[in-house]
Amino acid sequence: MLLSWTAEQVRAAERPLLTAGAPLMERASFALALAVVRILRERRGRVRGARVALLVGPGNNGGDALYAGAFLRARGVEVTAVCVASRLHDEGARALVAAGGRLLRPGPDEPATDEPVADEHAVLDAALVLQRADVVLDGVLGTGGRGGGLGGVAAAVVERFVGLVAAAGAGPAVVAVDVPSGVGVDDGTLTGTVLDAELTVTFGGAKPALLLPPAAGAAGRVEVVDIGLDLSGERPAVARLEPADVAALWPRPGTGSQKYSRGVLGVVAGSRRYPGAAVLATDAAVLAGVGMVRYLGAVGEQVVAHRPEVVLGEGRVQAWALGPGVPPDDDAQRARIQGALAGGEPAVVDAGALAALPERVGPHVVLTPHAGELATLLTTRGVPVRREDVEAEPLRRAREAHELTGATVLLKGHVTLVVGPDDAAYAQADAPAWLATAGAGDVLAGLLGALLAGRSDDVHDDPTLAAALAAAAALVHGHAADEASPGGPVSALSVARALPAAVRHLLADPGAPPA
Ligand SMILES: NC(=O)C1=CN([C@@H]2O[C@H](COP(=O)(O)OP(=O)(O)OC[C@H]3O[C@@H](n4cnc5c(N)ncnc54)[C@H](OP(=O)(O)O)[C@@H]3O)[C@@H](O)[C@H]2O)[C@@H](O)CC1
Ligand SMILES: Nc1ncnc2c1ncn2[C@@H]1O[C@H](COP(=O)(O)OP(=O)(O)O)[C@@H](O)[C@H]1O
Ligand SMILES: [K+]
Repeated sequence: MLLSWTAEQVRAAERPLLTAGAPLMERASFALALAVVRILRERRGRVRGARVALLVGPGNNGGDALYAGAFLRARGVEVTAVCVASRLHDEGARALVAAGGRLLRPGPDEPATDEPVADEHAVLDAALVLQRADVVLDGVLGTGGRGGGLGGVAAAVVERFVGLVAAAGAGPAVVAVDVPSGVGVDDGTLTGTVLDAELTVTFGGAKPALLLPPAAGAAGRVEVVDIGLDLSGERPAVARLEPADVAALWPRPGTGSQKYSRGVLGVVAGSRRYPGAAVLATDAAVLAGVGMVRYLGAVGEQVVAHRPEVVLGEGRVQAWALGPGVPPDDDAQRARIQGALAGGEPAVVDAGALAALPERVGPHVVLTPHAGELATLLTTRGVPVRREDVEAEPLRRAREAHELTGATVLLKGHVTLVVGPDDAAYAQADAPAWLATAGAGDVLAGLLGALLAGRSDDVHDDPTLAAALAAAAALVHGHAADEASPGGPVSALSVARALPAAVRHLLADPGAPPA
């Protein structure tokens, strides 16, 4: 599991070590320099003679970049620090200069003031230094940053640099120091000017912004460097499940299992207008390995024609998948959805079922909206927001939906977020962008329903388990898409078909990367 901690949690964990004189910055900057060395080797074969440019802000984040620059000088790298704040980490700057590095000061502004930049020539010179480098280290702001993007001379230099790279069609590798400077470190917000990195080297533990959309998109790959912080007593702010975690959560049959003990999923989905949603949701549930699927709705014939394993009509179930392909005016399906939710079994509430959600439910109910549906849900409950507002602050909006409804909330997207009780939060980035295709959400609903049915008793006992299972479903969904068509287009049906193989691979070799 990849865990992340807030800036405050990291600072608190640093304190006792700093008091004891532990060389945290030395550890951080040395690891950072090693990461740069690896990139230089990949990019140009040799390290000596390479050019590295540092974007340096006023605090310790700039200090990390400066010390890393001094280490790189010792390997024969040409290092120039572009200092974009009036203050500077003095010892770091001295270390760099003593090692033969160069300091450049394109302007006197603080990194996020709105003052106009005085000297356009100096900004261009600095941007050219960055453009001509093999690697650029972004060390303007770290955990001390207030979010909202860069400003002042930092923004001017970064914008100019990005323009030069776009015009040239290629540019240096950008490595973010701890976090991309200017992101909302704890909430993952991304506004204003932020430099996109291909790698973020982060210290002590990941920060929420490195997992959360939209900021995670600016972070690139994330490498966590152990600098000796003890965060074991802290509750992580945001987690990301990895294959081994999913293997541990997945319900597996034993020799004493029978279909009913493995869990029965009731599916209320589809309509004459959208029969396919019922087919996809039931297909996914069967293929994810549930004991049995019961289908309720108007298109049972189509469902059974595609999946003869499905049983039509009412009966006992251990969980529900509700809403795919159910239009808002379908009174019969709406009544079934309300009846199902009144029964108290774990349930996936998707698409058309979101409008039938009671005022309050428990965390055993998992809502699976996309950003537009979450905006509608919040708006009908007195929080008027648009889709773009959800996309700008997905964690905050998903939390609001959890607080307003009591449900576990899975917010679909390129990174799928899950929030539940006790501040549980997961950010899963397992899905290839090809998965953004009609019907993929119906597959997820069936898949998650199967998981809830298989662990129904545990979900009743542990209010946070539904969130973990929802995150696991998002991971499996993404792996199945990769399995179905590695690197290429996928249809929702092919994602469902790939579920058995995706699950098999996860259970057989939980450490393996996706296919
Ligand atoms: N502690 C340790 O030993 C270790 C720490 N490590 C490193 O330290 C980093 C944290 O360092 P840091 O606390 O100095 O914060 P950093 O982000 O560099 O700068 C904050 C400064 O910027 C300013 N500022 C903020 N936002 C602004 C804005 N929008 N516009 C303008 N100014 C703004 C802010 O001003 P203030 O908010 O105080 O007004 C403050 O002066 C961390 O990410 C990691 O890289 C590692 O070396 C491991 C060991
Ligand atoms: N850019 C993207 N990259 C990866 N996966 C995505 C992206 N956009 C959406 N998805 C995933 O595709 C699925 C789409 O679901 P949904 O919006 O409900 O579509 P539908 O209702 O047509 O099934 C979700 O699982 C979502 O997480
Ligand atoms: K940074």
